[in-house]
Amino acid sequence: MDALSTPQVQLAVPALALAVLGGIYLFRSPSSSNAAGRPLPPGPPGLPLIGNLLQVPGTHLATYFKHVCQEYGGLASLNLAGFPIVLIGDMKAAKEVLEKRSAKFSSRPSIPYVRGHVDPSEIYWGVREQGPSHFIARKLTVGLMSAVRAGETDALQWHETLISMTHLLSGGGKDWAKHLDRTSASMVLTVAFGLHCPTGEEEEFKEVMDCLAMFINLCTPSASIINVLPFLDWIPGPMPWRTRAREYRRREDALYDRLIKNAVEGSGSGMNTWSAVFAREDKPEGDQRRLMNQFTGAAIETTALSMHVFVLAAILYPHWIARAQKEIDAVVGPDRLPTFKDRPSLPFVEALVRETLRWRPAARFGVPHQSTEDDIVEYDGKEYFIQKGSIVFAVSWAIDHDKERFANADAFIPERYLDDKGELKSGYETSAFGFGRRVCPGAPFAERALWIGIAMMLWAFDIRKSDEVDPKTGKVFEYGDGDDAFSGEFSNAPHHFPAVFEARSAHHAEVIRQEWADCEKDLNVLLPQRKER
Ligand code: HEM
Repeated sequence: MDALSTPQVQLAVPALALAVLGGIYLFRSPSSSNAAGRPLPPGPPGLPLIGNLLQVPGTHLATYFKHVCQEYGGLASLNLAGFPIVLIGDMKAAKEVLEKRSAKFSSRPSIPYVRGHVDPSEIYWGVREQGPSHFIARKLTVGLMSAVRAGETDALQWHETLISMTHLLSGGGKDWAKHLDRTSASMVLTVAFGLHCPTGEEEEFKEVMDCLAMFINLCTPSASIINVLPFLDWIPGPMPWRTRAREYRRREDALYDRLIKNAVEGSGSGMNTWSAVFAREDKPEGDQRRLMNQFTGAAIETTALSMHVFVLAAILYPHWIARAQKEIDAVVGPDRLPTFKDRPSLPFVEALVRETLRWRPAARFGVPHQSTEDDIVEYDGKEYFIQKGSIVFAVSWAIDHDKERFANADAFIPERYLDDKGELKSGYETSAFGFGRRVCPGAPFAERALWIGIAMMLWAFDIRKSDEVDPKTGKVFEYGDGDDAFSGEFSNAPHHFPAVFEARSAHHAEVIRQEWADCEKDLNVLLPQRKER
């Protein structure tokens, strides 16, 4: 952080940064007036000139957005010093605005520091405006994900999950979060670059994770004073924000150059990795290979965090565990671990994946979109004006906690997705992966990672509370699922909590060891072979 460390300044930073980054956009491309006089979507009354600027909290923004949606409706708005923020807290409104009108609502606001210094070459296409990089990357992603849907990554995802079962078994749950984080990261890094990380202690693994943490840090509105006072960037010379971003870029560019070289020419070159696919499409003037950074960036933390959410749910709401294990035992039996072939026969596990994504979504207010044209949207029988340049949040935390769709929405109840016969109800919809032209392209990969992770953990272990002492309080750890139990950041991870993973029987433990001893370990077999141009 450059100069934004006092609590008072931090409180106003998210709101100020939102206003500044949207305001710049408006300044560059002034909007037409709303001649027909339709109102903006409703929202809390604000002060003259600054509007709601001082009401927006510095942390747990999603909870504030959720309250606004609950009070003012599924299409609400805030006014940050004249700049409009639109909050969508209802599935129907999200589809109406972000899907039906996706041509106008699919850009992204970009923070001045990211745009000018952290990512000047638009490598991170998922957090940048729509443009050639975004277009090419989305097109390529369609091909990658149809291979995932066809099962081409199943063997590798299964293998990585089996490794984490061996780790959980040997530690009894000690370092469980580290093992699940490794699984999510190694799955993505192997499929993307052929970089398999069975221990999580590999040097390149640590470098990827460090760069990722740095990037997330540099993308927060409070990362630099120029997000709030962008004119400071006119000062020439080696300002601290420039030096920091330059060092980061140098480090990350070197890392991804190494990873891509290894994937295309080195030890990963026999496999049809995502890098190889991107490299085949590489135009001489372009740098699509680097688009891989975005993929790893978006994939690793969200998936790991969702697995942490599942473990927390298993500890706090264990009522469903016996039923889930009964279903798994009936289909899989005691002598082997679940595989993707069991997926159609295990609706309860499917329901657990859905409820995990709903109960505490990884991105509670999604990733903001920005509108590129004025529009009039009908909601609940009334027409509202949405101004060009508005920042639009699909607030998952409100959409998937809508009391009309989800009874007892704050509790973890996987049965809500099942009918009386225990089959999955039809008409499943989720906001966890976003909407429209920006919808998460990695969803098929993510859902598979969650499904196999949950199925194997429940087959293998009884997961329960630990009676470890919390070093912060000196008392036995207290579990919770309120806001205090989560980071409150953009991706809302639960704070670390201890858990016990006890093998369900000596036989289950032995089956894990035996499957590990017998399984295929050659990545060139686990992943499809490289295809030539
Ligand atoms: C549980 C895991 C995941 C969750 C909850 C999640 C959620 C999201 C959300 C909410 C968005 C923003 C959508 C919008 O703006 O409307 C997004 C975008 C994105 N996700 Fe995921 N994601 C997950 C895993 C993955 C994985 C595994 C990959 C890649 C393999 C991935 C790649 C991306 C990319 C590249 C974008 C940017 C898309 C764009 O701007 O066009 N995500 N994700």
